[in-house]
Amino acid sequence: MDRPIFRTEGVTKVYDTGGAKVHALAGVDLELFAGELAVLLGPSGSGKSTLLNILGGLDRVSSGKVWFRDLDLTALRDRGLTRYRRDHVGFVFQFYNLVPSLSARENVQLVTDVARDPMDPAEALGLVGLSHRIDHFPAEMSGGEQQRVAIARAIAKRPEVLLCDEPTGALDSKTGVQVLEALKDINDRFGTTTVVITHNAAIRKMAHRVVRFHDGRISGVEVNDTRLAPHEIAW
Ligand SMILES: Nc1ncnc2c1ncn2[C@@H]1O[C@H](COP(=O)(O)OP(=O)(O)OP(=O)(O)O)[C@@H](O)[C@H]1O
Repeated sequence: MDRPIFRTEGVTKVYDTGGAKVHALAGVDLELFAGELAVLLGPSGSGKSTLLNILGGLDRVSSGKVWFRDLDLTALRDRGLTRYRRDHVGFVFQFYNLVPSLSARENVQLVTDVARDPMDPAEALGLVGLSHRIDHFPAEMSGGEQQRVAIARAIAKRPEVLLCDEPTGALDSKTGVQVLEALKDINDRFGTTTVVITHNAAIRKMAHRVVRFHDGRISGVEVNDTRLAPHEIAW
């Protein structure tokens, strides 16, 4: 876990909303390491999602540099960023974004049909403990199950990084823990570099490292010498 997979240097992001400028990121220098599970913590508006979207190639910096291994993301045009996202990044968002008219298997298939070396959708769903829900539709599943389908969809293309923005934000503690178990299991099993944004400070205890944000800057990075298993985390 000592090779940086991401490196950012002096990253700023300014949103110009017609008049008032919002400095969402005000100079972020960060390294994330291959295979680590990092939790990004910080108050609302501190820039966590903005950074995650930049790392995932969904958004661009205003200034500064971002590397994924040797690839300078800030030098890519739209097509290059699209290819980068498709080949390397899985996303998990707070609201699962499943297609309601498709079964769990079919939701995962949307990704595996266009990926280079995908898993079988059934295998991906098995990895998140949903083998018994494979032909169910989103409306027939709990929030935690739907989020696990979203995780299966994100990992089915075998991404090197999994970027998760408030993956348990809409879930109660019990179902949230099942989602965290799935994320930890993927990280352990495949070494997928996993970045989890949360408002929930308890979740920091399962991370290898915790990155704290404040006002668009990193205010601290902590290493967890001992980590808790998701089932030991309560909120
Ligand atoms: N598309 C946008 N247009 C204008 N301002 C934006 C945009 N996206 C984010 N911002 C602003 O940038 C700042 C950082 O937002 P960001 O979503 O990155 O914070 P966050 O730490 O992820 O917050 P939260 O925990 O509430 O999701 C906020 O002030 C936000 O209002």
